[in-house]
Amino acid sequence: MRRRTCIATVSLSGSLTEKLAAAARAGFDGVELFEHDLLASPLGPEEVRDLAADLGLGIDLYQPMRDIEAVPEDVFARNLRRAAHKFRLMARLGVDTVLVCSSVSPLAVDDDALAAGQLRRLAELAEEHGVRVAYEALAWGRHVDTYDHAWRLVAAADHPALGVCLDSFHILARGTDPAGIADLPGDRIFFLQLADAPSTAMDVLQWSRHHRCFPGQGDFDLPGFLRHVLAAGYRGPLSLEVFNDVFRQAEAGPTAVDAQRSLRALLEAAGELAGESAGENALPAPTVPSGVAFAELVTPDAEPVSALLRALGFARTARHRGKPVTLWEQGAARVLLNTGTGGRGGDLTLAAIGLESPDPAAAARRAEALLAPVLPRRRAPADTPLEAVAAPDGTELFFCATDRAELPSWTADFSPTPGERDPGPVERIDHLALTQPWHHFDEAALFHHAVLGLRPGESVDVADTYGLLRSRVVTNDDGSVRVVLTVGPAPGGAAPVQHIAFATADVVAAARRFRAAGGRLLRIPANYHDDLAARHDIPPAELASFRELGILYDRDERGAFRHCYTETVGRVFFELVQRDPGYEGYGAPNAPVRLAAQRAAATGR
Ligand SMILES: O=C(O)c1ccc(O)c(O)c1
Ligand SMILES: [Mg+2]
Repeated sequence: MRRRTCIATVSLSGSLTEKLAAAARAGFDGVELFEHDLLASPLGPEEVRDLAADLGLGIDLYQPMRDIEAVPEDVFARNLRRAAHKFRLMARLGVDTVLVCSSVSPLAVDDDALAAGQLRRLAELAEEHGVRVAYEALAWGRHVDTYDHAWRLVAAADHPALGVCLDSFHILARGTDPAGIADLPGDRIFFLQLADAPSTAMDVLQWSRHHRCFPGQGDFDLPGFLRHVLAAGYRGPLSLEVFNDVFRQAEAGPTAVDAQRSLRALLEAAGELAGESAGENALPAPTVPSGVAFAELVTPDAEPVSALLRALGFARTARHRGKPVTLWEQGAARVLLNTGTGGRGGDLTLAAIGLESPDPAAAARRAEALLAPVLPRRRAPADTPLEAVAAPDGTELFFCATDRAELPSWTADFSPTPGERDPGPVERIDHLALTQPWHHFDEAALFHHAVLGLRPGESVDVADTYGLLRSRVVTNDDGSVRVVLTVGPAPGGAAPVQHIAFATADVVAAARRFRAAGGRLLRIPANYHDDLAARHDIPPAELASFRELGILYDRDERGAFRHCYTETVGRVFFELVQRDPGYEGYGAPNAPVRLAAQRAAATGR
């Protein structure tokens, strides 16, 4: 069945008008209207109702009403007057459900009979106004802090205008097993709020108000949770209620799209959008990329990067038939050099990635169903049609086939250029590292996972001398596609820098060759290698080569990783990596040294 999707206005930034417009544009059916958003709006309640209706949005919930129950009678009488005011307001807004949070008031007493009796009187008043009350246990509620306690009070109050609101955060943050939810009567669950969060050890209120994220961006088992709620027979909206400091500041439009994408991916993971029962709502299954077809660099001036590629051992092997694009190859690594469009700001940039796809058209259909911006299919009338979408950071992702008989190949648009091709040290692209705008990091990880079917690894924080570098790797199963998403201070200035890492079987030989061909390697301080000698048993001759060439070293239980960096050209640099089979990292412990060295190279400090 088609499920109604909502988002809380508190999850988006901007004015209420901006929030509603963003929610509508991203395809939500309705919103939870937060009281503060109404209070801060110049629009009257009827105008808000009309605006939402014009946008095709329902207002599915008004919230929150606080500190109502389990209080002395005189206090409760005042609370009922306050509630009556809210119920009249709701009629003007056209909202039929209000969320009541379990009390945090010091006046509340630990008396379930009193709480249930007062909730029943609240429900009677609600019924008179034609509205319903959804009672939610806050994880930090004074006496009611679990969903089953909230349910016991609702059951005891026994009134048709009173039900529970389930909020995944409050339940999962406490480590509660949600299995019991399946036994609740589904029609008494009046509302469902969904939020994920990164696992962390911190005060639950701070965690809730600052670090919630959209499903799939944190560590909670949201699909499992949702399955229990749906098993109970819940038929109401699925609503995202995410309090998050980043989303509060980021533009509402992209956040709403990110939110809607997370909900679709969640429904799929919960088994709701897959298979026959999903019907027309079914998401096309993921087609996981099976390799990197190419990385495309864009620059107005091909010369510096051509020299660099040549020094790395690449040869120019083909030229696009209609555009100023050349193909450079070495081993299975392919780089396109595009001098046509100037790149972002005129600097050399990594503008596009070609992903080898088992089924490019299906990959594009899934991407579109998950709200990825689809790029024009044909770049020129004569070109092979290429399916492409934009990632959240603007990188163009092409779903392509390379020289496969059954599909048009992007290489068909290129004519080979004459010339020798010496075998060089580079075997293939090991990984691509994409710096993300700070407010798109979680969105990017979810995008690469949900849209592309790549598996996200742990989020890693690295202390850098100029701040904190956060990174998260997404990979396919055999490691032939590895994308490192990073966010943090950019070396040498504010502009984000991307890099391409090339795999080689012998990084010392590759680095020597590069230097002999005129390439400049990033210099690494002697202190680093002194420390390396203390930490690892590295043969003296090898260590001497590391010092000479600026090679960095890391190892895990299964193997070693040796890597070095070229100078930065525009907004791109290259890395040579020698990865032992089994080593699964990216040399993260070396990142602060690398970043400091790049900054020193860029600024002379
Ligand atoms: O942080 C809060 O107070 C708060 C308010 C309303 C909610 O639905 C909620 O989950 C938390
Ligand atoms: Mg909530």
